[in-house]
Amino acid sequence: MAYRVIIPAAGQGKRMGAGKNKILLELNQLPIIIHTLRVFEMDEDCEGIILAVNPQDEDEMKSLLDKHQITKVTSFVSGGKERQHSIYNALKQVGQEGIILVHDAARPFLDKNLLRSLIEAAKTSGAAILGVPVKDTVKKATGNFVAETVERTSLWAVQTPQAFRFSILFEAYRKAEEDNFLGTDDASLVERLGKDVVIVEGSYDNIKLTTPEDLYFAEAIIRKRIEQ
Ligand SMILES: Nc1ccn([C@@H]2O[C@H](COP(=O)(O)OP(=O)(O)OP(=O)(O)O)[C@@H](O)[C@H]2O)c(=O)n1
Ligand SMILES: C[C@](O)(CO)[C@H](O)COP(=O)(O)O
Repeated sequence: MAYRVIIPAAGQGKRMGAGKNKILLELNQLPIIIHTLRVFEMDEDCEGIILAVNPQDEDEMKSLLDKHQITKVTSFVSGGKERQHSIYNALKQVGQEGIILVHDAARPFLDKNLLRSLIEAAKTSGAAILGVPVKDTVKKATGNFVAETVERTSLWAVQTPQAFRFSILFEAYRKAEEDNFLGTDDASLVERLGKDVVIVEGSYDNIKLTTPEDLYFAEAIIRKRIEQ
């Protein structure tokens, strides 16, 4: 089923500490953003990519798209203060029906084969997200004292892409802005509308490159893929 994807790429990469937007760092001689975009460039069902970028990164991004023959980027939008604002700026540009995905530029290792089941789930339910079962024990704290151990069997570490019927996601973002609500993922805005969100089991390789340690895991994933 055809879809469009919003790629938020307008962060600062503060936790990576690289002094630049982390998605411009290279992995295996290729910028992280290009690894991510190639997944959708090579997916025949992807009809278009909307890229949210920092104005100061725009020229570099455009030359990277040309250099690496990424042709499906249909529009650039300016990023906002938070991830949610960047995505809303993009949503306002998309303005059509159908299925819309949101996928972090900082997740370059998405397995294209997971897209089919995610999109099918979104088509049926209106909202679907990738996630993996949590492996560590998770606790809530008050200060640095344990307040509660969260029962693990129902815990998922949620990823992107997150897939939605466009009308549902647009209403969720509109309502969140009206209520001045800030969520850390797109599904949390949809959940506020009382909509069901389906979890589709993804891959532990689909990591978000956030802190320097994640680059070690990234190198290992790249090596694994080269050896396959
Ligand atoms: N205002 C923002 C913040 C984040 N993002 C994007 O959202 C994704 C997930 O955000 P995160 O991993 O937090 O990236 P940064 O915000 O760059 O990281 P940090 O919080 O460490 O600065 C990234 O692809 C990032 O580029 C965005 O488009 N606009
Ligand atoms: C959307 C997300 O990738 C799901 O795990 C995550 O919430 C993004 O968090 P960030 O702090 O904006 O990177």
